[in-house]
Amino acid sequence: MAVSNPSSDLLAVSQITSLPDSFYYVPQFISLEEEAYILQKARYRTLFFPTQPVKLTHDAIPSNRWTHLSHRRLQAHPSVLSGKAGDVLPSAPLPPWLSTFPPIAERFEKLGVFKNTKHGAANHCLVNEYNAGEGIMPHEDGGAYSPVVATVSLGGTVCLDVYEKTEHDRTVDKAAAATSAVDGRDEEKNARSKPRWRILQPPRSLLVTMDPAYTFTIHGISPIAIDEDLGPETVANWELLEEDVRKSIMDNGGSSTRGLRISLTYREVLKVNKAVSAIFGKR
Ligand SMILES: O=C(O)CCC(=O)C(=O)O
Ligand SMILES: [Fe+2]
Repeated sequence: MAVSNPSSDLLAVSQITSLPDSFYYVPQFISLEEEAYILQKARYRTLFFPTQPVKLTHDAIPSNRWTHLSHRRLQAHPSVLSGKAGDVLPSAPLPPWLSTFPPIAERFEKLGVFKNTKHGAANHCLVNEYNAGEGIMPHEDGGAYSPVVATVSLGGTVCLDVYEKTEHDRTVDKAAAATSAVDGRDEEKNARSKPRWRILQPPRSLLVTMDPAYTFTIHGISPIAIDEDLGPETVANWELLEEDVRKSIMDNGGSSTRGLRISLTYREVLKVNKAVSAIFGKR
């Protein structure tokens, strides 16, 4: 399904033009207050002073909410996917703190992020947590979703590494397509060399990835404590970053120290279990 061609001028001006179509970067997609509110809802203890970045400390999200992986942990909202191939959303709506208050779904709509997808709106959000030094192996997000992912960053700053697919990846894709429609979040096979591009994701920013990049690139976050060698030549969205972000990196000799980071990765699951959605309301 083709989903690129941004439907709003706002998204069009946010395109990272040095990357293959289509990546979009929007700074300050949410406010400091909204960031603090979402983090509190996700049960982080935040120390929040208006006008200053939130200071984030670990806290008790009920442990049954987290899935623990080797280098990060995550929560799936409204739930994990079910079905034999793990690609069906037993539909319930996203909780308000991820959709209506703050009005993130409405902002996606204004930007036209999910405009050309099957259901026209995000219906699933993976909340990832990374400590400094943690990351996610290079992977693709796969066929359970429409080819759009919208990532809101909270807490710390990281660089997302983007790789072109190799011949090997393409062969694996073909084999997977021939056997089933399973989700391609196969992270472990993917040790690879240097990323072709890097995208900086400061807190409160939005990064949108759409086709063809969704299908033809691979992304990951390296498990390091400091992102180095950052600047106009090496960061694809450098020109779209806010002046104070660029300045603080330059003042730091081109580096950015990682801290606890939470990412909200919004997607649209293609298959929705209608029987359950009839009980919980349409989405
Ligand atoms: O945390 C991020 O920004 C990326 C996470 C990711 O790639 C995923 O959840 O599939
Ligand atoms: Fe991903």
